Amino acid sequence: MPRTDWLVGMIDVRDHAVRLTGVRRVHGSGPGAVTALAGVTVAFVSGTFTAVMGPSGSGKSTLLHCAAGLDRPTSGTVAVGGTDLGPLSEKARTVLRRERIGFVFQEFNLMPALTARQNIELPLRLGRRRIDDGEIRAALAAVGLADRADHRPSELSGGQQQRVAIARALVTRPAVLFADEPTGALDTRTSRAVLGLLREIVDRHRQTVVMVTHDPVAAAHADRVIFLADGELVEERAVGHGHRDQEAAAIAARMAGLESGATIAGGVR
Ligand SMILES: Nc1ncnc2c1ncn2[C@@H]1O[C@H](COP(=O)(O)OP(=O)(O)OP(=O)(O)O)[C@@H](O)[C@H]1O
Repeated sequence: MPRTDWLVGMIDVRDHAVRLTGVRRVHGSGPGAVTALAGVTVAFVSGTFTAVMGPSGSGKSTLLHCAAGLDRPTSGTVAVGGTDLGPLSEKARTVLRRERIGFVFQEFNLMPALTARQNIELPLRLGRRRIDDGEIRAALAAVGLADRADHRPSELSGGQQQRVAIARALVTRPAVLFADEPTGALDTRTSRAVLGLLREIVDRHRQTVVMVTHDPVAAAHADRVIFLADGELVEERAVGHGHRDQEAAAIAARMAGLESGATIAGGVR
């Protein structure tokens, strides 16, 4: 291999916030076994925003859970921030998840008895890390909730609750933020605001974001969309930021093709 290729390869690998290599995940065994992931190789470059799409049952959540160390692949490797998760003990994986990985869910998953500020502080308390009041205030301000610090989730709108969840996920400065349908429970306008926030944390803070979504408009906020079908990575598409509506329409057309089981042309298979 020419020397420059080798160098480019090195830089790429170092820049990968998360890397999955040949990841298979099979549930059960024998005739009833279900192959949720059939050998996926994909890297998420630091400071980029990737959307994961695909028909229902194509393996999106399984991919996210394996990448986040919540599920163990049957075979293949997952590395987060250069650390291979495979050899880690359960305890070490828990610590790595807490310190290096942020997670945002469709249903927010905030602690109802805690205020916005206390919810954001929680990962730091669990990790026995020092809580810097200025940093918590900055986190609240960054998600536009400086004046809601002492409100409980029930006193916040859905969009505000999701913004607290995003601030909570980012307070440990994770290598990657995984979001599983983060706008699935929000109305259109609020969804756009949350997507705008995710876009901003990528652009301003070089945060790495990986988001599962069914919504082509949400996916059009990303830099890249990867498409899964039957547990395989079948296509990836760079997203231009000039014409988000056109991008969303093209992504929707691709999804429609996959959902109808159309032959994949120009894919990465
Ligand atoms: N614990 C499990 N036991 C058996 N099969 C499972 C299990 N979890 C997932 N599967 C199967 O693995 C496949 C992939 O599931 P996964 O939830 O990753 O898909 P998805 O693309 O996220 O779907 P959706 O869009 O409907 O949420 C599906 O066929 C699913 O039924």
